[in-house]
Amino acid sequence: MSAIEIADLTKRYGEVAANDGVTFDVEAGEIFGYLGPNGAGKTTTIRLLLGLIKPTSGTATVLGTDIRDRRALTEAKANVGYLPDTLGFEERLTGRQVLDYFARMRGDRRREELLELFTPPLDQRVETYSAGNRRMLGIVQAFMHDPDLAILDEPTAGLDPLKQDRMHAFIEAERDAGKTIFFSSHVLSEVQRVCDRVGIIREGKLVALEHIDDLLERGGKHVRVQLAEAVDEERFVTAEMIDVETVGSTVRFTYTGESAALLEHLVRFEVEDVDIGDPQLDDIFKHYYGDDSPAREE
Ligand SMILES: Nc1ncnc2c1ncn2[C@@H]1O[C@H](COP(=O)(O)OP(=O)(O)OP(=O)(O)O)[C@@H](O)[C@H]1O
Repeated sequence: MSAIEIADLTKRYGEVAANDGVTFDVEAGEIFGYLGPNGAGKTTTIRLLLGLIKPTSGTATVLGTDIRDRRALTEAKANVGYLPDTLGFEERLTGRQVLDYFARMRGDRRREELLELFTPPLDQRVETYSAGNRRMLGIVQAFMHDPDLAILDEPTAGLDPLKQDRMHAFIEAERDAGKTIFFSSHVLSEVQRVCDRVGIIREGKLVALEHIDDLLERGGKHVRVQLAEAVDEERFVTAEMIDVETVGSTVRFTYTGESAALLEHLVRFEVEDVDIGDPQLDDIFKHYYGDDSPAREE
């Protein structure tokens, strides 16, 4: 069963198509990463899924409920955790009061467990919180009612590396317990690390939808060859080599063919050293975005 089904979802703001015929499903029990640089349309999709804005055309279901059915969606959302990109808490309340408020609406049976992992200063007013503390309060709020589906907009933004790791481990454990996680990000390393599948959005349109391993495999391998002496590029470079950079007798490239074929090719040259590295999501992004690629790290 799919936890989310998105069908030809379109949202226009005047001339701008923030989402333009977006179609994909998020399967129950997977971690799905929704990727794209600033302004690509990620938050728009998320806000549409939560019924916070209305589609211009197309629709989606969340836990089987059509997002256009407001009343049914409100009921379905009792079983959804939502972490917005901007955390608009009531600033004058303390963290504890904020959690109490959400607890009255939806329950909080996992509050204590979450507060051992994520530690916002509960007795301080939210207006005094750092970005990381806000995010942690948001995470506790999103998960404390133990939802089957979590929709998270840039969930690790502002967290220190230790807390980011903790969040990654937490969502993996949730997935292993059968929960569904849909999260948006422009931090490629975290998507590469935790996601089962990814959707890549560019200027409102979905440009890729794949298992992360398949996407990486197609992205090619990073290769650096150290030759005994500079070599004629025309003789050395094959059709499977892309993004070739030659400096003196060192050639770097991305290899899109089979490793065996590369090794067969290399024996024809006087090679001093070869380094074949795993493909990285960054490289695949360059393919889709060119110079507009999102940051490697936050
Ligand atoms: N309320 C609005 N009015 C007009 N344009 C909007 C509105 N909300 C979003 N947009 C436009 O829609 C496009 C997609 O924005 P969106 O916030 O969905 O992107 P995003 O991928 O979430 O970006 P970011 O990573 O910066 O959060 C952008 O061009 C944005 O300017």
